[in-house]
Amino acid sequence: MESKPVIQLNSVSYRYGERDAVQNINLTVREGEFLGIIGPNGGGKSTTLKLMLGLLRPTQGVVSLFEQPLAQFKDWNKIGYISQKASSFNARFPATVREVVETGLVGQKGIWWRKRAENRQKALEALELVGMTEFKDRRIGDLSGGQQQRVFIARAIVKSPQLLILDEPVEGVDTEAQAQFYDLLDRLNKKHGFTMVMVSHDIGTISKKVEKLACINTTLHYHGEPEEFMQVSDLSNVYGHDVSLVHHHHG
Ligand SMILES: Nc1ncnc2c1ncn2[C@@H]1O[C@H](COP(=O)(O)OP(=O)(O)OP(=O)(O)O)[C@@H](O)[C@H]1O
Repeated sequence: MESKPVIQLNSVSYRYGERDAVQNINLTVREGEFLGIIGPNGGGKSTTLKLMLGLLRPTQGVVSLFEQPLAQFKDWNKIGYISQKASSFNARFPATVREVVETGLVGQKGIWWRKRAENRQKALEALELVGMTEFKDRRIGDLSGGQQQRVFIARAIVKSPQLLILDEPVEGVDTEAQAQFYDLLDRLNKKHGFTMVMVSHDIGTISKKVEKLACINTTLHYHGEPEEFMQVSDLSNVYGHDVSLVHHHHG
């Protein structure tokens, strides 16, 4: 039996001004899936994520989250988001790692300061899950890019969401930290059951890590197994001629 849909885009289009950024997208993400979203620059990947997060309302079509239409959906604690610009803290930023993770709980029901002990405990558990316990009292700005990324994952999961949405989270970190980061994502997905959606420019790497791939260039060009995409798809069709440029663009 197929697992429950977590995100459903039904004939979704979004237009900034005169031009459709995404057009007539039909896409379902099911419980427990790890979906990678790829596509050329300006192809509509971030717009698709914003539609999934309710940050943009579709110009046409319907977005449903956890089987509820967006207009009725209120349970935003079920969704954790890591944006493109998550890391890049400057070394003088005064917060500790634990404090940064706790900010993921601001906005929760109840009076925040009354729950201080409980919040601290939750932050420690999230740090444990991402393997960053020993860094809890360090300043966030003193950490490497790869370590900061793990802290941002902890901040996104501290409120125990079921769905994690990540926008290009492996930019600007070295290859080893990237490999560790993918291992962490894999563990969160397979062991802890998070449903995951992640945008990436690195087609080669992401297609090895996810179970489903969606390729978006305004319309949905492909949705299915990554192996099949790599075999059958003519990438130059979607990306224009210089595929290797796209491939290494941010590397
Ligand atoms: N706020 C905005 N106002 C007007 N046009 C926008 C806005 N944001 C995005 N666009 C346009 O919509 C299209 C899709 O952009 P989007 O950022 O979703 O693509 P992307 O695939 O995430 O790109 P990239 O890989 O470069 O991050 C592009 O043509 C972009 O110029």
